[in-house]
Amino acid sequence: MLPNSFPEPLVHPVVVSAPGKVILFGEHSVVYGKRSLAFSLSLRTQLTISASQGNVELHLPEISVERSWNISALNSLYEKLKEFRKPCDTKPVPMSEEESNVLRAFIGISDKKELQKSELGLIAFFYLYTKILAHPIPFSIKVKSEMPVGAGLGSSAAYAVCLAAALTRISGQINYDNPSIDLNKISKKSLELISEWAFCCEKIVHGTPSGIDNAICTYGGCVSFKSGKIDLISPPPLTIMLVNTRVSRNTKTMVESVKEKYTRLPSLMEPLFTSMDNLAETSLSILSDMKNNSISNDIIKLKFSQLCELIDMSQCLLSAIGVSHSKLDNLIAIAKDCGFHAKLTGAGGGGFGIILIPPNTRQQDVKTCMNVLETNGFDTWITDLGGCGLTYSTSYDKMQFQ
Ligand SMILES: Nc1ncnc2c1ncn2[C@@H]1O[C@H](COP(=O)(O)OP(=O)(O)OP(=O)(O)O)[C@@H](O)[C@H]1O
Ligand SMILES: C[C@@](O)(CCO)CC(=O)[O-]
Ligand SMILES: [Mg+2]
Repeated sequence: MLPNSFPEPLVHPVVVSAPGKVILFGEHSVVYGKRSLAFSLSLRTQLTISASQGNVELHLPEISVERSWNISALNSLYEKLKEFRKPCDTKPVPMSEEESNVLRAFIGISDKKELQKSELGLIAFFYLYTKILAHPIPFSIKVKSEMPVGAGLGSSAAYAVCLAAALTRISGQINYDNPSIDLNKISKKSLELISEWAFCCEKIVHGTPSGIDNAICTYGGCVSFKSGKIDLISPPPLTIMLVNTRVSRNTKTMVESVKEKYTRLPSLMEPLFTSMDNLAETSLSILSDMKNNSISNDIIKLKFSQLCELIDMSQCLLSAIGVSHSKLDNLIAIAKDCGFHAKLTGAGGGGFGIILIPPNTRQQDVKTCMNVLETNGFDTWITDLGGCGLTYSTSYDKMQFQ
């Protein structure tokens, strides 16, 4: 296909961006149908898709991928996949084992169980590419992420949401509702479709995802999630310290380790999950109380101390199901010595912890805590929770609105 016959969205590069996330309550238990509460971050993943000279080019620096494929190689991939797919089968359905085998062979992955970050990222891309686009289209994709990969801040979900958003746009499956009114007004139906595609993609990376990560990275803000049902809520302003233990882990392995424990000790694990569910439900009512305009400062303080108590309990329960780590325990102890409350976030086993910063906390106290953590080998950031979800822009849009 010649550059001047590219689909309309490729004539001008499309830029999509999705936020990272933190889970405040309910990681792991959410996989077992319990409630979980997640917030978007101001750290984001950005994907730019633009026309290429005839190849599919992938620039994924976070997973050290710089590769390209020509259209005839992609045509033979489509031929091979045809055997396992119905014609016009472009609905979000998870990848089958047969499709996985074809994609692995195409990428050049030898027969092994544990996949590397780059291999998972490529399978996720080609799964979405071959499912969403009815025939191969050449283009160049560049991804840039502000979140560390594999650390609990939803890098896999933000990557999947960006890919799903860009590819559904290229395929014409989704459009702006009315670009002349609001560029970022993507219809509810389109967001649902993108989140569903990202969920299928998360299955490749996570095995058995609950769906909360793709939901929060699509919608942004604050999501309360239970058994696949997504409620968008508007919480009071919250500030946290993000703390990186620098211990790498992957979510799939952590979820599998909890599954193994659950299978072996169901009567012990189930009450722990039920307590996690209760924590998430209780936090929702505390957050809703804080939103009351007529509430006094004293009551706000009380509500924050209740929230801090729940953070401590949540960390204890996560530790009980076996997903903490000595580095996480260390950061939680340091936070406590400095008068703060902390927990792991995401799948645990390393990655990130979060420290809740109540309003009116003295700047000096926050700085002291950051200094102690950094001296002990942690990285720290202060950030507000609840930034916007998926956004789109194109150079064409910019021209229109300048
Ligand atoms: N920017 C990116 N570019 C390409 N692939 C990515 C990118 N970010 C994440 N991935 C894919 O996602 C995988 C990491 O996902 P994983 O779920 O283990 O961690 P996470 O999403 O950062 O943490 P959590 O799921 O606990 O929030 C990587 O191995 C890679 O395949
Ligand atoms: C550990 C987990 O609960 C959250 C990972 O961010 C897994 C999931 O919900 O899919
Ligand atoms: Mg993930």
